[in-house]
Amino acid sequence: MSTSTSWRSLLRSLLFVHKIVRDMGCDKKMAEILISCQNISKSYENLLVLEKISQEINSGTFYSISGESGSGKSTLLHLLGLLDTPTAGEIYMHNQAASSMKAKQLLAVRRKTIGFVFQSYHLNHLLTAMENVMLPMYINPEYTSSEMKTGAAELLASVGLEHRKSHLAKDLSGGEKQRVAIARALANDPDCILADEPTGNLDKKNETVIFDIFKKLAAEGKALVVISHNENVVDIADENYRLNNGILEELL
Ligand SMILES: Nc1ncnc2c1ncn2[C@@H]1O[C@H](COP(=O)(O)OP(=O)(O)OP(=O)(O)O)[C@@H](O)[C@H]1O
Repeated sequence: MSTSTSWRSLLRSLLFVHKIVRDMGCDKKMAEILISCQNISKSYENLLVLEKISQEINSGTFYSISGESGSGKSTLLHLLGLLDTPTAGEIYMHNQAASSMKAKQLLAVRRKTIGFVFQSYHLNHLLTAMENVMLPMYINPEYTSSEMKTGAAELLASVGLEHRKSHLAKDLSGGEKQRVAIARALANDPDCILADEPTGNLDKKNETVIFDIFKKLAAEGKALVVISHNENVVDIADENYRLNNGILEELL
């Protein structure tokens, strides 16, 4: 091999390494801290449920939280969603301290950042799948009626339910109801989905469908915080945590 060929090959290798390092840097820069808890504790009278938890929730990441019944999982999820306030410590959403926000600002930041999904779906059973997904859009003055319809149809298609959009929620299967609930949680394009045992009422097949949707959403840049007792979630989520005696421990 001539000297010039070996130099060219070395240069190509260096450029390749440079590209990898640069891309890694870009990925890192793209991940944004959406929620940051700093030393938060929560007590109900004499009962200390959460103790000095510090945790960041980043975009594009799927987090799972497990723990025994009564360990404080729902309490933590409500705090992350600014539905409740910590007894001590501070929660920042998009770098703004929740304790410093007025009610109107809190509502706006929460609406922009958070979508909730619950085990029991919380759908209006007398409305169609599409109408359920449109519900959160009604309080958003940005949408026209036709944008709401198009947006809801697209969201239902994204969870594989375009063929069920005109069905009443009460006539859907459990797995379909949960997919409508996910589409509804995404209605205002929040940065983060908080899900409280979303597969607790579902069989294995539907559970896989829901976790696959969550994984896809994380790949698209959303943050997912999912309370789940299911062992399979550990292999799917990016980071797994367990609440134990008020402490949030990462499962490594
Ligand atoms: N509003 C409240 N007032 C008093 N105690 C409460 C309140 N909310 C929750 N608790 C208590 O806090 C503890 C944690 O409750 P939480 O619902 O967060 O647990 P969890 O881990 O989600 O439980 P599960 O897995 O059974 O749903 C429980 O002992 C519960 O009784």
